[in-house]
Amino acid sequence: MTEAAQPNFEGGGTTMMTGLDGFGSTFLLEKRDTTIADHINFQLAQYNTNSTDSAITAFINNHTANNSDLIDRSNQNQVEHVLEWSPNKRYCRLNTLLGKGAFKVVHKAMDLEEGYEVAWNVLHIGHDNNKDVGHEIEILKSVRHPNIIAFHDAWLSENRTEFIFVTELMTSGTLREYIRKLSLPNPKIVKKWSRQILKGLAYLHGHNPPIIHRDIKCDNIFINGAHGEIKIGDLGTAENMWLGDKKYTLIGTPEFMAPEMYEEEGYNEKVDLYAFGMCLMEMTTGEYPYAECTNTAQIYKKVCQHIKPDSLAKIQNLQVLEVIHSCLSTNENERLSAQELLECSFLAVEPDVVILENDPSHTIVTLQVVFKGSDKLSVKFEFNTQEDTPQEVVAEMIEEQVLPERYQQWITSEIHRILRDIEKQDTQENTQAVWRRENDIRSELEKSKVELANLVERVIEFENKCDQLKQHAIVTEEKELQALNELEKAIKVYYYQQNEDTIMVLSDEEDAVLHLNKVLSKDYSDDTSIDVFVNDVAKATNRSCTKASEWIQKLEGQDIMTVGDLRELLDEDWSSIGLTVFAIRALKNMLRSVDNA
Ligand SMILES: Nc1ncnc2c1ncn2[C@@H]1O[C@H](COP(=O)(O)OP(=O)(O)OP(=O)(O)O)[C@@H](O)[C@H]1O
Repeated sequence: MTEAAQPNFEGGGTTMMTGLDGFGSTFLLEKRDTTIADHINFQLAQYNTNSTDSAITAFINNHTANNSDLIDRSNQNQVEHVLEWSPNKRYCRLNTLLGKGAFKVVHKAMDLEEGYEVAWNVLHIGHDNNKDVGHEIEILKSVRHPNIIAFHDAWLSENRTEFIFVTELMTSGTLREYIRKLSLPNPKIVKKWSRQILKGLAYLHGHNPPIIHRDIKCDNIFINGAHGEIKIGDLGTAENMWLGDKKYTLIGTPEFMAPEMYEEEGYNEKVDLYAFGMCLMEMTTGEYPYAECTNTAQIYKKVCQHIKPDSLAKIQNLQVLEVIHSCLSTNENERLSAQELLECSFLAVEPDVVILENDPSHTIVTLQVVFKGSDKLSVKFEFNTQEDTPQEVVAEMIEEQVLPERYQQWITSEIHRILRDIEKQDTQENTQAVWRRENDIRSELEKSKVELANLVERVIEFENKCDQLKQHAIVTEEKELQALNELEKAIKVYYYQQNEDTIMVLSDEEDAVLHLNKVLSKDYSDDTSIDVFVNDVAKATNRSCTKASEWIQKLEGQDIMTVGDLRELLDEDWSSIGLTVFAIRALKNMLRSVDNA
């Protein structure tokens, strides 16, 4: 450990700051100061004075006017505008402040080439100690990983008192701020965040020699809240560790520093896992580690005595505890590596259980367990929903060593979930079938109602027609009666004319009827000779005497001598007399008219 890097824990001297961030950052500042000079020329080479300022101004003004995203959310009334440009004119700083750390001030900026929003970091520097800042840039430039904040560009300010570097912008600030916002994130979120941090660390540690971050803490981990994307930032403290070598620089934040960082024996990339263990504790409990300590000296003492933070006692999840214990292990060799931790039971990605086939009756379901992590297994099996149980099937596959035992509970619960989904789908299908039937019946009913309404209309129409026809019939009947009456009158007039034996011109019908009645009122008694009667009939029907004699002869030939004999004749007797049909009708009519009169 160098003289300059020796911390003065007891006194809290000039290179030490009490408080959360001050300790490590103080050392960091001194080291950063040593790198600046080495890199000034390199950074100045990036200046591009030929850029067209007016075009950039137009772009920005246009962007500012049209993009509501440029409104500062921390101050809704403040419209964003450009304050300055990068030397090469690719980046422009806006008036929106993203945050301030112990050494850095971070503003929102625009990448005019890509159209992205970026973070414009301003680091205030001294002039005589600038080595580490250049180193930070070198590391940042070589690092490209989805869980590490991307570095874009860096340069020195004109007065050479500020070092400016442009990085990827993280929309939701630091993980620490975010945890406070969420109060206590649930284990699922903690797992997701942890996996991303560990992926970033595994990437850094996977370099040859490994890159050690040395200041992993929730303040240096950033989040894009919209996608729950986590990235490690502030690689200013990162160092390459030459194989076989160990680092001796005292750097970091006391609460997150592994015991070996305080000692002179050196340390390796496992210090980042120690710090990750502290982060996991903070993510789970929401408490800053060693919050019970009032100064860094107390923290130092506790760490050296291997006393863990009080908040550890609050964690009950055994899987989380297992990870933390591994990370906080005093012996760095006992700490699992980032890659190993990614495969432990709490952090491993559970396999997916998916349906491959499902017969229509949902009896035989073909399922597949797909492992995403290092296992990269895929197990396909058939499940009989009538006979099998998830517990039995999974236990059997574990026994046959088809599935790893550590996923037993997960796969069993996933199969249960799938069965519930199938059942739900079944119920939905049944309900839909009932709905369809109900709808069919309802539409049939509607159709029948319409048909019935049409029929009722037609019945009413028919009824009306019937009424009309009835009326018509009554009228017709009346007309018929009238016609019959008129016919009768006409017959009477005819008979009257015949009996009078004169051609009468009837002035009116009433007179004719009177005359006929006179003839008809002539009474023929039963003993009236057939001669008299037949001669009257012949006269009434305008027949000659010869015809009358003919009729009389035929009647007398049948022994019919009087009107009385004639009246006694039956219908069949009439036809046997040998008279013409006309003669019979005439005789009968006269008899009937007389009798009716
Ligand atoms: N890439 C970024 N995107 C969005 N906001 C950022 C970014 N980098 C930093 N910030 C904001 O700026 C603040 C200060 O940044 P940072 O903590 O890195 O500064 P620092 O001086 O290095 O801090 P420390 O005191 O931890 O050393 C952060 O708390 C965060 O809110």
